[in-house]
Amino acid sequence: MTTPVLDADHLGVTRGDTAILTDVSMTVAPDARTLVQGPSGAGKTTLFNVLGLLDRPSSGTLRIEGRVADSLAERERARLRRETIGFIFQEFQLIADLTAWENARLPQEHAGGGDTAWVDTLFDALGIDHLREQYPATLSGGEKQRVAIARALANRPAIVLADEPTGQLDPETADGVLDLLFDMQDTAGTALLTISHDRRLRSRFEDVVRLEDGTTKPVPRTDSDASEEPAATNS
Ligand SMILES: Nc1ncnc2c1ncn2[C@@H]1O[C@H](COP(=O)(O)OP(=O)(O)OP(=O)(O)O)[C@@H](O)[C@H]1O
Repeated sequence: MTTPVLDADHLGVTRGDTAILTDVSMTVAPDARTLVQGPSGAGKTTLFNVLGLLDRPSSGTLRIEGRVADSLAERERARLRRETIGFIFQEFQLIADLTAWENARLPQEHAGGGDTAWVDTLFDALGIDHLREQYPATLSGGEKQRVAIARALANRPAIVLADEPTGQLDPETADGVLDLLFDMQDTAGTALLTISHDRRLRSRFEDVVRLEDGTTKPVPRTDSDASEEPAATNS
């Protein structure tokens, strides 16, 4: 059997007296498209941070490419994060005084090298080659998002974690962003895990996991988008 890129086994996260996540289990295969859905306050951001090795779980085991991440020292965790995980944050988090290209190249800089031609390839594939020298303040939201996608893929990660990539977008634009993400996933050969409250995304993903009351439940592919709860308009 192929080793999953990400394997979360009964993860729990407690902060102070609050049990935010009590039992989260999921696996993500190397080429998978996985969606984690849950209502506001379900713990999606907390989970995003734990799965991205930005925060540690309080219990359970998280394996990234077969390596148990929780027992690693901070330095090793940082290295594993750098080498295997790409991030697309909701607010993009581009650095204001770096150009678009420098922003995208940053993960390679942090890793101490990298293939700059690959960043060029990504810019080309994302249709933002003409924006290389522009600073984030001069970019539209959609352009910033493309730069953020290029940055997420710069180190050829095994998995990309995307936090609410369709945020406040109208359905048509949201569909376009997903098309772009999936295309880029194919180009880069990476797994994609998207965390979102947006129920409209369900039909676009092969694997859907529902996060509710601190636990995960797989959602059958046939589950209707129309049931359960109204689509929220924000997170
Ligand atoms: N450090 C913390 N200490 C105590 N409670 C916390 C902490 N961080 C988050 N929480 C609580 O845990 C719950 C889940 O928060 P989280 O931000 O992960 O949810 P979310 O699903 O991302 O929500 P949203 O969709 O509204 O952004 C919330 O009730 C939040 O108040």
